[in-house]
Amino acid sequence: MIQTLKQWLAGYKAEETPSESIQRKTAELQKGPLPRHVAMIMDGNGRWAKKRGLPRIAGHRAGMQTVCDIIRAADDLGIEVLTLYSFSTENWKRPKEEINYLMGLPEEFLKMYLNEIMERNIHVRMLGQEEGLPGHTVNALHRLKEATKDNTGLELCFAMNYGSRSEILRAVERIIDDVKSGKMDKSQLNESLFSSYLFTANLPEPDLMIRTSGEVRISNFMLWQLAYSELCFTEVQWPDFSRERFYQAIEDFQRRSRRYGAV
Ligand SMILES: CCc1cc(N2CCCCCC2)n2ncc(-c3ccc(F)cc3)c2n1
Repeated sequence: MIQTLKQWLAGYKAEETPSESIQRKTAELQKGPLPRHVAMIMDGNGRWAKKRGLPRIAGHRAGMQTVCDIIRAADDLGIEVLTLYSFSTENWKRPKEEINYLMGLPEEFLKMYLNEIMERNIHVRMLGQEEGLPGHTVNALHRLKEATKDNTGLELCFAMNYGSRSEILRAVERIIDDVKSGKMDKSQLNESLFSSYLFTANLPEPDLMIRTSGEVRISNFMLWQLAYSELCFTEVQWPDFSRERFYQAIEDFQRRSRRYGAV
């Protein structure tokens, strides 16, 4: 308990240079097929804190450290796109003080990690609706997007104020408008064109989706995009997730034969 509190109070670890064993493991995984796009539902932060007698926000704070560990791991591996489900449209039902804390995390991330994001040439993108987010949160997102707009490395997507069903409805509304205005003809509509109306336009679909903390549900996350994705559900709670466990999920992905619905 004391140790956990010390860890929480100590805040974020400075960047660790990957040890030799991590470098070896990274090189080993790079020999096999890597997922181009990994999408993650970062679940279990509140339960992690509750189990330790800490406030829920302690779980979110610890979870932020895991966010950075996994960004480093994905970047070191050469994953092209990493999408992190940070805040769903359903999360607005949470207690006000928890929402206020969560809405400050993009700024926290910006302050703590922008230098490393730039050193790693990472491009930051937001998936979701800015409407409804506090101004300070939107400002932090805009600053991250602006600072990284010319970066060509890992595409880091934060799904924020995101819900897949509303994303699909928004796409349908925009397609109807474009047909009515003559911008497109109904006969042109196909899966590829529909995908271009989603927040994930121009991104490859996730090859692998990982959800932590034992829930075996998709929870209104990328419903259209995950049609052919490998799904990985782990009991580990997000704050306890790590580079090692991420690598284990990638190893599992490499072992699976991928059939895309064919025999
Ligand atoms: C707004 C909700 C939220 C929650 C959250 N958690 C809480 C939930 C899961 C655990 C991780 C910590 N994180 N972690 C990073 C961000 C973040 C978002 C956008 C951005 F541009 C930079 C960082 C974040 N955002």
